[in-house]
Amino acid sequence: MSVVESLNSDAKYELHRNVANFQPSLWGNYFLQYASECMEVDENIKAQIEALKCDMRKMLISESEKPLEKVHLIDSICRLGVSYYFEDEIEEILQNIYKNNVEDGEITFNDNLCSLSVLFRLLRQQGHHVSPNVFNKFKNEKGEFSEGLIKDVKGMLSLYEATQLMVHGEDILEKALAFTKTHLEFIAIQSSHSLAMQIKYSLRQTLHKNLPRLEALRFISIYEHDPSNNKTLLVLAKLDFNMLQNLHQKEIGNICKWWNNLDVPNKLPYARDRMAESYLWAMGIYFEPQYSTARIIMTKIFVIFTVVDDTYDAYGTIDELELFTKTIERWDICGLDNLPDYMKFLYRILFDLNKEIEEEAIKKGIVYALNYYKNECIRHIQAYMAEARWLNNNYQPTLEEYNRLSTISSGYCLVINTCYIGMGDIATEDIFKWLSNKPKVIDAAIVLCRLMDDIVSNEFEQKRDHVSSFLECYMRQYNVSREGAVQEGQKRIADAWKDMNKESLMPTDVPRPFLTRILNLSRFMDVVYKDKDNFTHSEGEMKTFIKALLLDPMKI
Ligand SMILES: CC(C)=CCC/C(C)=C/CC/C(C)=C/COP(=O)(O)OP(=O)(O)O
Repeated sequence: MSVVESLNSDAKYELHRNVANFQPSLWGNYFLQYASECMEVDENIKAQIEALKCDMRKMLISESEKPLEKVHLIDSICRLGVSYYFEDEIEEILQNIYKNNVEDGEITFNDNLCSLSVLFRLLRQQGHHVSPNVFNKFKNEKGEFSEGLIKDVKGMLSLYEATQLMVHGEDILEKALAFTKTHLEFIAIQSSHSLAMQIKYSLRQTLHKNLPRLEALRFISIYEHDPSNNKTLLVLAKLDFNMLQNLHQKEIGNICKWWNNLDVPNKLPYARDRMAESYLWAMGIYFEPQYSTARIIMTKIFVIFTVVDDTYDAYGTIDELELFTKTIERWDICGLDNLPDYMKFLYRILFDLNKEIEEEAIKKGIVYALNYYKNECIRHIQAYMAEARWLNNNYQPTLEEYNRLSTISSGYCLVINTCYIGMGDIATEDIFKWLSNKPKVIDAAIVLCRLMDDIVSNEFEQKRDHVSSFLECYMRQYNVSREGAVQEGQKRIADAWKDMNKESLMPTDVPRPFLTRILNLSRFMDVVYKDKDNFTHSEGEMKTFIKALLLDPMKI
């Protein structure tokens, strides 16, 4: 009997199963057309990009430009998505500015609000300690930001973007945020020029919290219409966008082929089929060409764990789940006999993925990572199991119990662990040790993920039997309304961003590329889980993102 037949005929179990009625995939076989054995970039495009990179590098290191002009150039390079080509040059230029124009953390440049805000943002982004006191000069005698600034729309927008890098206790930035936000909201309604469009976009999606590919896509179209743009940079950004898109298409094409061969949507129809959405998640973590294999593995992690999550959260009966958990704990392909067919099928997929990760770790010479991976995987599944028991026993956890368990069941530690394996041998054993000790930056990213997911998916999840989320636990414990619990959740999310910003300042615990992955994972949450779970309900914004990044080429 096939897995599907056994599922359909299993009427006895159907009575106890909890089905979520997820929408089917929007994409089906669509990406299969891009599957390819050849992952090489067209030689001609490669040569054009190399020549443009060379010209840009010369411009960046030339002595003739004034420091703040270079800062604006660096900002454009970052926003256009090509800063990964010039990391050393950017670091050196900002380091020199920090050495020459910052004293005891105070920026000594005297310039306009826009330039100072961009400089502040870039220095912080690079991990430099700079004081927000530089913005004091824009305050009046009463110590408030002066109303005269409202006319400087570009400056206001830049200051608003700069405030996103704030850490705890920065009153000036808190005030700057409130001031710019209030006035920008008003300006956006009043004016109709293109700046108003930018303001509206930023009010919804700030630069610091945006996914680099989405920002590149948007900023290329803004930069194109800027009369003072740098043509070399613009062409480089466009060619690079298409070159990356081409590579990403081949990757998702190959993943689509693998997914189709597995036939999961037909065999496990109760679960979400989110292959394309999972690829976008992986691409959000790292988009650069050198992470091609890492993206493929991460996509598999997301798409498979979505099915595992739906098995524990909805479809599996408690007895089946206990058996499945024990099988995972054994970490072995033997002894599947007791499992129902659909779980045997799921277990084999998971087992094959574990093997693929193992092979990758061996190839990259980082075998030490595997024990950490295995431990996180088991811990994650055990947390799913504990939640399933809560639900089965109708147990209502306290907020503390919920927080403890849900941060593990979020799967974030497993995700970060695997994403570091994809980075190859720069991920030393110390990195995995650091990760397993739950440093503050990881804690913050997990809290942010858990709360953003809980706030937006709560209503849909509570339509079926589902374990309590942060909102129910908080409402029960503090006897507050849903709005009160949402507000508390949002405050904790804002605090988590401040923690992440603080932990990204020098000296950092680990090299910056590892922190960038955490930042990108948090950015994905900000983009995809802002006011709806766009991963699960993927017909709206998520579809637009996938189409814009993976289907539509940039006009050169
Ligand atoms: C947002 C999040 C928890 C991400 C962690 C990373 C991860 C393991 C992603 C795999 C896909 C997944 C389970 C998404 C959340 O579904 P869900 O909203 O049904 O998760 P839940 O059952 O934990 O609420």
